[in-house]
Amino acid sequence: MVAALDNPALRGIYAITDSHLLPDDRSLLGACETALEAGIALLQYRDKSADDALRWRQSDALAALCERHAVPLIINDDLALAQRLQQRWGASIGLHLGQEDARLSEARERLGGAAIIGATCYDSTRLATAAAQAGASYLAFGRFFASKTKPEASPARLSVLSEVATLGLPRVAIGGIDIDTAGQARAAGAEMLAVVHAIFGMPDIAGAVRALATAVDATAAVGQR
Ligand SMILES: Cc1ncc(COP(=O)(O)OP(=O)(O)O)c(N)n1
Ligand SMILES: Cc1nc(C(=O)O)sc1CCOP(=O)(O)O
Ligand SMILES: [Mg+2]
Repeated sequence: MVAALDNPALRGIYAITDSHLLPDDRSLLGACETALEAGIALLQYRDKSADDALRWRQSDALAALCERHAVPLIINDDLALAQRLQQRWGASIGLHLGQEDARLSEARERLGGAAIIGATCYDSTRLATAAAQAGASYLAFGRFFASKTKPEASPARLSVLSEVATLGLPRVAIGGIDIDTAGQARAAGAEMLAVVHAIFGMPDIAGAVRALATAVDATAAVGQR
């Protein structure tokens, strides 16, 4: 298996969908295809609705799109959906779990060793260490800046990113990442920048992805090998 920090899927721009910004299949698939063509490294399907049929239909269509671009698709929250998609699409399907979601160890057991499984760690080195021990593929920290998508998320210190460097897992920064804040998150140590509004809320999605990717490439990060 590729060592986590050497996995090219776990570096760069991580786009996360939003059902308010992309309210139907057409806008969702069109925007994600544009973002994939512009070079995102990872795509997360995040839909908080209870409509299982819609979630299956949309995530299955996104899996097909992601496969064409050789980009993994990460499912937010829903282990059962990730497992069902994995049976159809294989190891390119991953899962993101928060602290209130399914247990990471159970997800690792059910999805297998090759699946990308990410964990929300807020700004806690304790949560990050526990997630690493339970088999996380990447560790997500935030929110670092004011977020239009999730303004109620707890604020986090950028310094947590360097505190967890020795865990040896890719670090994802989330929350208010845009063209003005990307450099700070990257310089503080994030290998990956997770973004909703500054991609899918923009009139020029491809231009937004390219500008964010340029910010990642231009900034050296703390604690990286
Ligand atoms: C990459 C990434 N990081 C953090 C989150 C937040 O997950 P969680 O705390 O479970 O909150 P919800 O997204 O479920 O509202 C994420 N989704 N992705
Ligand atoms: C889904 C999510 N989780 C967060 C956390 O801090 O855990 S912040 C967030 C939303 C990120 O959206 P935007 O890029 O528009 O700020
Ligand atoms: Mg969650």
